[in-house]
Amino acid sequence: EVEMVKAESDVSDGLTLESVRDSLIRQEDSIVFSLIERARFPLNAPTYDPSYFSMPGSYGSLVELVVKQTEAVQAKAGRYENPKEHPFFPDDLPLSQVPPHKYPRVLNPAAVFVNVNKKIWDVYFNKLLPLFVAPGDDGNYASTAARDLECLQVLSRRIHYGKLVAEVKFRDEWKYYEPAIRARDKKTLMDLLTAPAVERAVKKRVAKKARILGQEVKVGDDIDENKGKYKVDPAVVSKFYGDWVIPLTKDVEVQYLLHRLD
Ligand SMILES: C=C(O[C@@H]1C=C(C(=O)O)C=C[C@H]1O)C(=O)O
Repeated sequence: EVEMVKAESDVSDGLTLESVRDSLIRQEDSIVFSLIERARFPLNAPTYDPSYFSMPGSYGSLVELVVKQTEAVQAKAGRYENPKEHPFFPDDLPLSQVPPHKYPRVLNPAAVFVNVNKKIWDVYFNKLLPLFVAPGDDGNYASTAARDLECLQVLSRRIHYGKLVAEVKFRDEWKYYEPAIRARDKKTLMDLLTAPAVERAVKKRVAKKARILGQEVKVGDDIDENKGKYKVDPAVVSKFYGDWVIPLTKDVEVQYLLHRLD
């Protein structure tokens, strides 16, 4: 018996629905914490205004400069060799300068190009930011852009984790997925991969994390005294997850599955 179990785990790459879900839960901490860090600054509109500064190379806004240049450095350091990482500006990225790392081949390489970062960029700046930061301008534009970059990267990682979710679900139920993939039937794929109870739990948990991670901690203070004084609004985080983070993750899942048999 023991022998058989061992032999079986030797051929697998360790991907299970449980491990994927555990990772998504852990990434919630990073996302909530990054939003809290960004919310320490007001909107700081000049960060996003292309006319605020100009420099040779036409980077657009300050936040674009910071994201593009950081991605260029991180590309050299090998970040985008990792199939779990996706750049916001994939064009003209420099090549990795480091010796290649052998990432386990888990995902179908035919779907490497699936990248919804344009959408994440749009949703983060236009839908989320105005809801969770205070209006105003304190001049800290460089720090603001750095915090935005952090938020964008953790959101992108979480949403593109949909590729791993889809892979593991496909393996578990390929008999149902295969015909839908061959028929290019997105609706059936969406129905197959949707777990409403899990989604409800995710939304509740992120609200709770926003309450816990975003409270003022004072020595001798009772938690309840801080009611309503959170660093990010738990309802905004929960709604953002329900309206955008989960749907975009599922979008990535469907796009991945459409290429699973390529
Ligand atoms: C990630 C999963 O797949 C889907 C996407 C979810 C999400 O983005 O959080 C949650 C449940 C599912 O509808 C999962 O089943 O865990």
